[in-house]
Amino acid sequence: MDTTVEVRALAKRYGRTTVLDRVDLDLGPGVTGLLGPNGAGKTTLLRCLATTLAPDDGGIRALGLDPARREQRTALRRRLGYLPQDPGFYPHFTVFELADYVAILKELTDRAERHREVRRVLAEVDLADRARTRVRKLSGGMKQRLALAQALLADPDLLILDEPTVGLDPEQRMRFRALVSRLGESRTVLLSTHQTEDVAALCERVVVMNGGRVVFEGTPGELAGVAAGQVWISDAPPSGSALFWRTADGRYRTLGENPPGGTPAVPAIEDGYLLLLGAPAEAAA
Ligand SMILES: Nc1ncnc2c1ncn2[C@@H]1O[C@H](COP(=O)(O)OP(=O)(O)OP(=O)(O)O)[C@@H](O)[C@H]1O
Repeated sequence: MDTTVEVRALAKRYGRTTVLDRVDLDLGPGVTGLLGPNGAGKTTLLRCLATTLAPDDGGIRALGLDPARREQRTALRRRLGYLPQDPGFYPHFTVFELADYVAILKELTDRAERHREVRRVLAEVDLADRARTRVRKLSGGMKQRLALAQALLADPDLLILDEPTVGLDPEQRMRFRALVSRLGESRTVLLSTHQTEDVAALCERVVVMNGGRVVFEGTPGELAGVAAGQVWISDAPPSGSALFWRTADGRYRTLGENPPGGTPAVPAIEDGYLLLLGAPAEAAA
């Protein structure tokens, strides 16, 4: 893998809480998914990579640049696109004005060229016909698409997307996957999500964080493989307190020990993820 982003012993604390606990991570071109429970440190890591938050310790090298150094940080900002978790857009701006405003901040100085670029990114996220709509009148999913559009301005080499599919309807989710997988052919994309389906559909690599640490790095298939031999289908619910649920066909899917009469099932990414985080042990507690 050509490494485009190197994270070394990255640490961030808030008071006594360690939010990033010496995180090491290498990324290359392609789409990498970042999974982890609430509070795992995903947003904090993404903010450090997007240069909106300075770590307490450790280092980052992204696109050959060191964001701890002022000039290199500026150079990196010119080449990265960031969709934050909570963009907080100005509600009175129109969609076009908002994207144009971000384009100005991204130093697209030629007005005609900039407007062409704004129209391009709005078309990418299917918002071209909403260009004159005020941000406050957009639905949640449309706001999310506008947030993605502004991240795509100036064709960044590094795209950092914090929960980009939140609020998207199924059609827009498909469009998003097509767009991001195309971008990932030549760029480095890191996206955090709680949707294991997005990871399965889109990501070549997956990173799982828990408690401020990276606890897994590999392919989606390898993450599913964590649950190999530990996923079962049975007609009756398991006794004890394994993690299980009733499926649409009225049978039971159990994660962990084989329930009586259980037959093995093909593990999904979610199964591997839950086992990695110790979910059956928690269910038993
Ligand atoms: N500015 C802050 N001050 C104090 N604590 C913070 C601050 N920002 C984040 N934290 C804490 O850091 C921890 C990690 O937060 P972070 O937002 O990085 O998690 P996350 O993995 O993105 O979670 P989620 O899936 O809920 O978005 C949480 O315990 C959070 O409360």
